[in-house]
Amino acid sequence: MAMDMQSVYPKSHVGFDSITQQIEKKLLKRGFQFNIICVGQTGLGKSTLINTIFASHLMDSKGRLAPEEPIRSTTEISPVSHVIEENGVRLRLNIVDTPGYGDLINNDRCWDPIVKYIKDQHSAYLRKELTAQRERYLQDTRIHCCLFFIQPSGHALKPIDIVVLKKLSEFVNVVPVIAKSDSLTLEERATFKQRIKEEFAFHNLRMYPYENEEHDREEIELNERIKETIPFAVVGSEKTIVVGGKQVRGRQNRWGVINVEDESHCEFVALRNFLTRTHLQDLIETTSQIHYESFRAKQLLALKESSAVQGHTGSRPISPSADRELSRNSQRMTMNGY
Ligand SMILES: Nc1nc2c(ncn2[C@@H]2O[C@H](COP(=O)(O)OP(=O)(O)OP(=O)(O)O)[C@@H](O)[C@H]2O)c(=O)[nH]1
Repeated sequence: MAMDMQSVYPKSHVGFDSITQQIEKKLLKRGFQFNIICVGQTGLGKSTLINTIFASHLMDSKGRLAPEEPIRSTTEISPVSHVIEENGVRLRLNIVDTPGYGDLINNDRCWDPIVKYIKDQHSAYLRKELTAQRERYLQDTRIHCCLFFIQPSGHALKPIDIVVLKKLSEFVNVVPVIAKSDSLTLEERATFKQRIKEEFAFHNLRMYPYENEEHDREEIELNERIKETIPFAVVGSEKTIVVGGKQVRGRQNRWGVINVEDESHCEFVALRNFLTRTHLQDLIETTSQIHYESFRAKQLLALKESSAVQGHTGSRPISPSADRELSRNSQRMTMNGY
């Protein structure tokens, strides 16, 4: 017979409600990891935007300030790591810059190295997870967010953008932005955005954030507003200029000033709030629960099938030979477009 525990024992404060503080303390000590990749053509302002979002000089811009400076551009996939801190919260950032795709005359499968890089990180994590004596905290290099830079042409997405977006959105949370949107008038910007949205729908391109049945009403409404705004029309700048006696980050032209943080000038603030204030945790969680999980399931299934063919039995701890098999499988699957 069920007893009313409250009536048997007098009500007193046990203290388990402090578990949230205990978790917070532990998490703060450990810090957080966020990995972001930038994809888009050369010179679309990828480095500048990252530096603007995190208000720190994290990546070198390749832009030239003087005509005698050499022409530079990112030529290889290059991750850089930084630790930034805000009110005692430590964020370890891995930022991966990719060479501008679509810059060459023959762009056949030029997105392969980017897709391979993303999958390699999943593969590395899976291998660490499956080793018999795994580390206490696995170092996480899985990409949580892919910032995809769209050229501000004012027309439509390029065919190559559609192909690359289709590929990327299968493996990673893709957040599209219209780069250097200061080159569009407000009407052009609105029409361009509308056109891109239609293309996303037509080609069935699944951009982040996704629907999730665990979301409450407030989260659903927030995601609806974000989906309305996507793709974010952004402007980046590392320069500080003075507007009305106040120092702001912006771009000074001959005819005026663009205040990057003014929401009537561009959607930079909306993007920053989305990435850092409202969806940082969800980006990390979605990567692990959706993208990594589907990669992991496919890999383990392939491993099981190949073990069955070789006459091995099911659930032994991973051995060096199984580990080699896993690597071979990931390579084979990467090549086959999984
Ligand atoms: N008008 C305008 N110029 C920008 C904007 N963002 C960056 N730039 C300029 O564009 C040039 C290239 O910027 P980067 O940030 O180096 O571009 P990137 O995409 O990282 O270049 P790669 O690494 O070579 O692909 C620089 O001169 C920047 O000052 C923007 O929002 N508007």
